[in-house]
Order: sequence, then C-alpha cells, then structure tokens
Amino acid sequence: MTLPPNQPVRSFAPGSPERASLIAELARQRANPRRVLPVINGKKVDTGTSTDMREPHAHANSLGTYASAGAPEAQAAITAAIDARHDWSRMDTAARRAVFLRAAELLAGPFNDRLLAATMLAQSKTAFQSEIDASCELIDFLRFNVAFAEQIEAMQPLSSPAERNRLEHRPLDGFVFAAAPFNFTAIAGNLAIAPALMGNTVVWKPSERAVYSAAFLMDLFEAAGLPPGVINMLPAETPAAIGDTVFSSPHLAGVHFTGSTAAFDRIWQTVGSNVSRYRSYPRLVGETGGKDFVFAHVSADVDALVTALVRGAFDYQGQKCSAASRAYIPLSLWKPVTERLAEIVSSLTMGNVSDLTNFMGAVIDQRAYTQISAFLDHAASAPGHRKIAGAAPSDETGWFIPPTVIACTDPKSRIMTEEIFGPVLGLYAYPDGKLAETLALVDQSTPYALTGAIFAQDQAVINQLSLALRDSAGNFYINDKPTGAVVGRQPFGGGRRSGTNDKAGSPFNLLRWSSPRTVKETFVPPVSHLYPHMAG
Ligand SMILES: NC(=O)c1ccc[n+]([C@@H]2O[C@H](COP(=O)([O-])OP(=O)(O)OC[C@H]3O[C@@H](n4cnc5c(N)ncnc54)[C@H](O)[C@@H]3O)[C@@H](O)[C@H]2O)c1
Ligand SMILES: N[C@@H](CCC=O)C(=O)O
Repeated sequence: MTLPPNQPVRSFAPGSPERASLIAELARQRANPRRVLPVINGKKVDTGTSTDMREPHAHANSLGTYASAGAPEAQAAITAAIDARHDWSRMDTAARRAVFLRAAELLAGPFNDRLLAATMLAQSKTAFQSEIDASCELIDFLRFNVAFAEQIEAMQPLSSPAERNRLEHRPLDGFVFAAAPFNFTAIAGNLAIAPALMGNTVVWKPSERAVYSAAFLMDLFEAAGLPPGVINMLPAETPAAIGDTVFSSPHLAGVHFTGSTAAFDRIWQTVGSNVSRYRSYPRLVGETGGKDFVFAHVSADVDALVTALVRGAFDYQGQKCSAASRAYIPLSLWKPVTERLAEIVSSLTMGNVSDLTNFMGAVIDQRAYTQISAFLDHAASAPGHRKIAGAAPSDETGWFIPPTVIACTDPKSRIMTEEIFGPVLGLYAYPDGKLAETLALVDQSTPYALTGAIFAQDQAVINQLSLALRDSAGNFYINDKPTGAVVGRQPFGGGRRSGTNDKAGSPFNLLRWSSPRTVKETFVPPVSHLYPHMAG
C-alpha cells in the first residue's frame, strides 16, 4: 500500500507568495480578537468566565479571551461523546476517513494561513517553526493516519473454504480523553483525531496555554464535516476541574496524553486508583518529557555538530520535548566547538515572531519564564558552571530568555540532568579516552529516553555508539539534530520516563484506539457432538 507524500515545507523567503499572505493574516488576526468557547455536541457554550489569551513575545497584546470549562461542561462533553459514539463508530470507514482527508485539504488550502498565524501569535513560533508544525506535520498526521488505518484494516486473519475469519476494528468501549501540550498545534490536533479516526469519540482538552490555536483547529474539524459530539473541546484554566470529572467516569476508555512526566504520573495514578469503577480497562497512551542528548565522538564534523546543537537546542526556544539539552564533547574538540557555538549563539536574533527576520521568539508564559530563569540562577550561583554564551532574560515586552550555553564540570549537574524546556544547553567535556564511561553517563544520568543524537564519522564507531545508547532514546539520530521528526519517516516517541512510546503518527498509535473483534463464520456447522476416535 502506498503512503502519501509529505507536505512540502515552504521557505517564506522575502518575495515569496506564502510570506505575503501570512503577513496579511497575522495583521488580520491581531485586528480581530477572538472569544473562544467550549464546544460540546457541536454547540458553543459560554460559561461566562473570561481568561485572556496573550502573545508571549508581546504580552501587552491580547488575542482575545476564552470561557473556561469546568465540571458541568466536562460531564456534558462525556454525555455528548457517549451519545455520538453509536453513529460515528458504525459509519462506513471510507466515509469516516473522508472527514480527515477533507481536513487535510482544507488545511493545505483555505485554512493554512489561519492555523499558521494563530500558532505564531499564540505560541510564539517563527514562520518556519509554525510551518513544520501547524501546516506540514498536521497535514501529514491527517493523511498518513488514514493510510495507516487502511493498512491496519488490511491485516486480516487466515480463512479457509470451510470458514471465513475477519478482524473488525471497533473503537474502545467508552470515550477517549485527549489532553494536549502547548508546544505543538499538530500534536494537539493529532491527540484528538487519531482516536476519532478509529471510530472513537473524544473529550479534548487543549492546553490552557494554547487555547487560541486550538480554537482554529476546532473550526477546521467542523468545516471538514466532523459530526457533532465526535470531538468535544474543553478549554479550561484549571485542568484538574476537567480531569476530576473525566477520570471518575465509568465510561473512560482511553487517555491520549502528551505533556509533562509529572502530569502523566498524576493521571496514571488517578486512573489506577479508580480502575474498578470503569466498564473497561482504559488504554493509557502518554508521551512525556525528555532530557535529550548530543554525543560527539572525536571524529565528529565540528560544523555539522555545532549547527545541530544550535538548531536542536534553540529552535522554538528549546520548547520541544526533543530539544538538545545536554551535550558531551571530547576534550580535543572542546575549544573549536565552544568557540564556534559562542559565536553563533551570540548572533541569534530574538524578538516578536511577526518580524520574520528573528530566529527565535519568546517562551510561552510567565510560568515558563520563571521556571527557566530559576535554572539560569542556579547555574550562576552553584559552583562548577560557566556560561559560554547567553544574555540576561527580559520580561519587559515579552517572555524572552536568550539562548544560553553552560559548561558544567559535573555531568550530574541539574543543568545536565533535569528537563528545562527552554533555550538552555548544558555542555560537558569528557576526556577522549573515557568513551565507555561517558556513554554510561549519557545512558544513566537522567530518567528519560526520548531523543538523542551522535556525531561520528567512522561507521564502526557509529555502530558502537548506537549499541551503547540503544535504550537511551526512542528517536535516535546519527549525524543530525535530535529534533524535527517527520510523520511517516521518523515515528515519534520515547521510553523510560519519556512515555509509553506508542509512536505518534504511526500504525502503532492507531492500534491503541481499536478494540478488535474476531469473527469466525462457519459455513457448514457440525451436527453431531461425537468425535471419530470414539467409534468402537
Ligand atoms: N514526548 C512527546 O512527544 C512530547 C511532545 C510535546 C511535549 N512534551 C512534553 O510536554 C511538556 C510541555 O507541555 P505542557 O507544559 O503543556 O505540559 P503539561 O503537563 O503542563 O500539560 C499537558 C496537558 O495536560 C493537561 N493536564 C495537566 N494536569 C491535568 C489533570 N489533572 N487533568 C486533566 N488534564 C491535565 C494540561 O492542561 C495540558 O492540556 C514537556 O514536559 C514536554 O517534554 C512531550
Ligand atoms: N516531534 C517533535 C517534538 C515534539 C515535542 O515537542 C520533534 O521531533 O522535534
């Protein structure tokens, strides 16, 4: 079965048509603040509350407000999802899939600028970062998931002349709760659409830090013809208000989560403690945090390594679960690597993402700004840390944390072992001869295993490093940065405390949303209970 091509990534170079129309849409959205409401059973519900949605890089600018859902709306969304399940799960699969293919075409067409601009304004992504997320990755999720669902359906058991066997892919017996992180519009969408494509109905809670772009996603689903009640959107200032209702419902059949390890731990514990309430065992799929590494061998190409460090650590302000956050550099390469890194990092431009000349925007909000600043304060005050590059943070006009590189003498420093989720890269210099010991450090010094990259030239060395770090990352890169997985090419997800590794954008993930029924049809049934060996 053929897979669709990936959606091409455009350049947004000066003079390009995509740049002109994006700039016009940014202005249009800025001039038209939105009021976002929960959507339950296809109807918008105003709860009367009002939470501001602001641009992280220009926090005086409001994009509008949203009405926060609470327990009553969560209960209504569960009821809507349960009611919608009958028809949606029985809809002809080709018709169901058409909704998602239509959404892909709409997103590649009239909705494209809307989603791109909304993601730039709400999440402070540059044009390129928004393009690879809200446009390319989401279009790919929509199209590839349909192709993967067809592959899954095609995998049928053996039949014989006497019997016909088949596997029917039914949705889970209840509703799926999808909870999204702020950092990827595509992930927010996929968390809802992957279960829905398999016939499930969904209570979808976008991140409280990215409600604005989620509202445009909901517009897209509706425009694609998604029936009411299939995906019910609950923006909520207090996530636990939704979680408490959802996790105590006997109809909870699955959780599709992406976010922090701490939040998924709490969800898992709550679901575990409620397990006897549920009508079925809820499927728990959670892709969580990371402390992603770059390991350089003495044979590494310095220019390729430094480019990967800069893009891997500082694209989207380091707010990717895959971001390069700790790097291990052999002493013999330390000087050229750190000098080149310091030179490039100090030249990176940061500011309002509507100015397309900027390399970076701001971090998502004040909470992130404070948390990342605390790591920088720690590095400034605790012995064994030396800043190689990085200016002072500023929160005057936006939540700006400049890209920062910190040399750490202790490879177990907090900078080298804890998820920072910001533009901070820790470096550790290892003696060239201590290869095995350093690989053990890479593998053992954090609880995560999400992404990692190695840089080396010799194939035998590449094989040695790949084997030594086999369990250290679910997405492993050789001579490339550890970010930027593409749907259909690098199925994404990590092990250990980075998640259940169900590989978003792959058939493995879709299978989690199916409860197959095996059907055996016997053409000529036996009419006697006696077996031949019983004949006297
Ligand atoms: N592994 C991956 O594929 C991947 C991808 C993106 C982000 N992430 C991780 O996500 C984190 C950043 O995202 P974030 O700050 O938005 O994460 P977060 O954990 O703060 O929030 C994630 C989602 O969970 C919801 N949530 C939290 N507690 C809840 C509760 N009790 N009940 C119901 N919903 C609840 C939040 O409202 C949000 O929608 C980082 O740790 C990053 O590594 C992982
Ligand atoms: N899939 C993205 C990361 C998603 C997490 O934030 C990447 O590969 O960079």
